[in-house]
Amino acid sequence: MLVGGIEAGGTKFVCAVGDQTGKIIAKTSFPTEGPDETFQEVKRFFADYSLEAIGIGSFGPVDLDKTRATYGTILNTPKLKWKNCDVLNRLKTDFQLPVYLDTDVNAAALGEYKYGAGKDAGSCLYITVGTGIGAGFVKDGKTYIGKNHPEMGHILVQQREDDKFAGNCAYHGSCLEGLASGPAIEKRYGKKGNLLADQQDVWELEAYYLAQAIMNYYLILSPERVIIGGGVMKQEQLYPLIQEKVLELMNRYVAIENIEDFIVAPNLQDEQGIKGAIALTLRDKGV
Ligand SMILES: Nc1ncnc2c1ncn2[C@@H]1O[C@H](COP(=O)(O)OP(=O)(O)OP(=O)(O)O)[C@@H](O)[C@H]1O
Ligand SMILES: [Zn+2]
Repeated sequence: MLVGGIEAGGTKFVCAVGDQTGKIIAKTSFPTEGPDETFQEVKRFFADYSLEAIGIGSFGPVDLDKTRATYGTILNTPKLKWKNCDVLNRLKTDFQLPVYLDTDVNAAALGEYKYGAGKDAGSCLYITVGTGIGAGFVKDGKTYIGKNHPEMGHILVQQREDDKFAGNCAYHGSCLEGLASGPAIEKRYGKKGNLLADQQDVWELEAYYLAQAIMNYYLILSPERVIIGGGVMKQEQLYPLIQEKVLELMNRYVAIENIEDFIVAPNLQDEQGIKGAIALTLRDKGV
């Protein structure tokens, strides 16, 4: 059985054809233009295949509240051409197939859970630290959606006293994303993160914020594994710093037996989003 996956990002779309084992047989990507041009490309790519369903992990905010008429629509986005775009029905109309929609991070979480670093865990939290910060949670094969999807990147964390940066979240200033995303690092230090690799203090502060967030997520969700990916985590020295800080903050309140197995890097070489989108099509099959 072949299914289609779409990783719908704000800057690029990735489309792939694969099967339920996570095997991808064809893949393409193109820049995200307006909805008309972009969905035209999607249609062109999938036209060569006989698919049974399509899964899409979408940038947002996207309405995932099934009780609303706007279910499946992109809500208030700065990408004006996409505002109010009914992604779900558009795909259903174009392909006349079942379409499974979730957020981009939930799809990535599902990809790692099924095929990657969460394969042997009953639940996992996937955090991406990139242009934005987001997280998705999967338990027993199902992604978590509340009334609408969570926005875990915007939680409040304690700012370290010596950090005078006001934060760059347009809504909250110094929320987690405002203090620890890639653009926050760039704004605080006047340089992109990849040029700050040898500055230990930069990554200690970054780990301080990410560790607080992980402690909060852990106390609320109790995931079996935490997977952290995204551009900023290319700084591999962050992993031990975060692991150490989480243990310190937790202060043995909850015992974490093996921190190296608990907080880990992704395992799907940047394919967690697209493989997760494919896996979304299994949602009703109990696979
Ligand atoms: N090697 C690196 N070290 C530190 N920061 C990096 C590195 N590579 C990329 N970044 C930062 O990561 C951010 C981009 O993240 P990512 O590559 O995950 O892209 P993205 O898909 O735009 O992010 P998002 O998932 O938020 O949409 C940029 O702010 C960039 O400066
Ligand atoms: Zn915020």
